[in-house]
Amino acid sequence: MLLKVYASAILKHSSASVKFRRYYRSGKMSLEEAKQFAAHRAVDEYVTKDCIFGVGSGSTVVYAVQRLAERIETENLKVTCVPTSFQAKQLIIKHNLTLGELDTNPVIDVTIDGADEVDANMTLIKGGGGCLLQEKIVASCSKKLIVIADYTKDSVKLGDRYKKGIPIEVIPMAYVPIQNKIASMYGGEVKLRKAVAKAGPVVTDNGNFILDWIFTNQDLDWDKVNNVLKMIPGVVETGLFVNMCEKAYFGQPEGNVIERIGV
Ligand SMILES: O=C(CO)[C@H](O)[C@H](O)COP(=O)(O)O
Repeated sequence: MLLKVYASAILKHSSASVKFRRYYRSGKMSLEEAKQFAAHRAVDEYVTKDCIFGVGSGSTVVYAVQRLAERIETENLKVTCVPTSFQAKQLIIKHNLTLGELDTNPVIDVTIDGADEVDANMTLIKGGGGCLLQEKIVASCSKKLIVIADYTKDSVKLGDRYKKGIPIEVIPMAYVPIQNKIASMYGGEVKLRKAVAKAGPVVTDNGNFILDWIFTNQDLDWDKVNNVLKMIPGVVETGLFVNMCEKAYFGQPEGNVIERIGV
């Protein structure tokens, strides 16, 4: 009882207090709250004064950009933001942040991005939102890639949690032969990603199609698979991020954040 009164007195006016009270009553954070906690932690630990910051894509990154905007306002930081997608660019503009590009900022201090799944070796599946190509380019130019996610993305083997397969961005004219080649090499099903509010396929920010490869063998050497896929003419990029991620933050249903270290 005393603890309850004390906690509500300290937290009364902050947004964290609203979440704490909701959690206190229900016993569980929502998925959105878990994403938000992970995003805030990563931004607080990795964004420093005068840094070049890579802005990932997806719903979790929205919380990271909101937190960054708050910190820039209160701490007077000078941060240049390099986007990984149309969505990321819009977020940067919406929050009045400084927009940069790789031409003028080819080396990025830290990129914070979401993921669809993170395995025990810190291999990522990315591209559920279709932004894998620019995400991988920006990550490859970053001194550090930090992943933010809710607890549902944390797995032992790829495919344990994320069932939609590995996204592969391809040149449109080559999508059928690429589908056939991947299926004959590794098995599984290779689906052309369909748009939701448009007839036909998803077209990426770069004018390409996306194939989702639903693999059956979870014990593949993902580094090798990534290299083999990239050698198929017409494959632009894969959503396999191997040995790229330094740390992942997973927001938990209890309101805490678990960290996992990678490269
Ligand atoms: O790779 C991505 C987009 O291409 C996203 O980072 C990934 O899909 C996770 O998104 P969300 O934060 O919405 O779960």
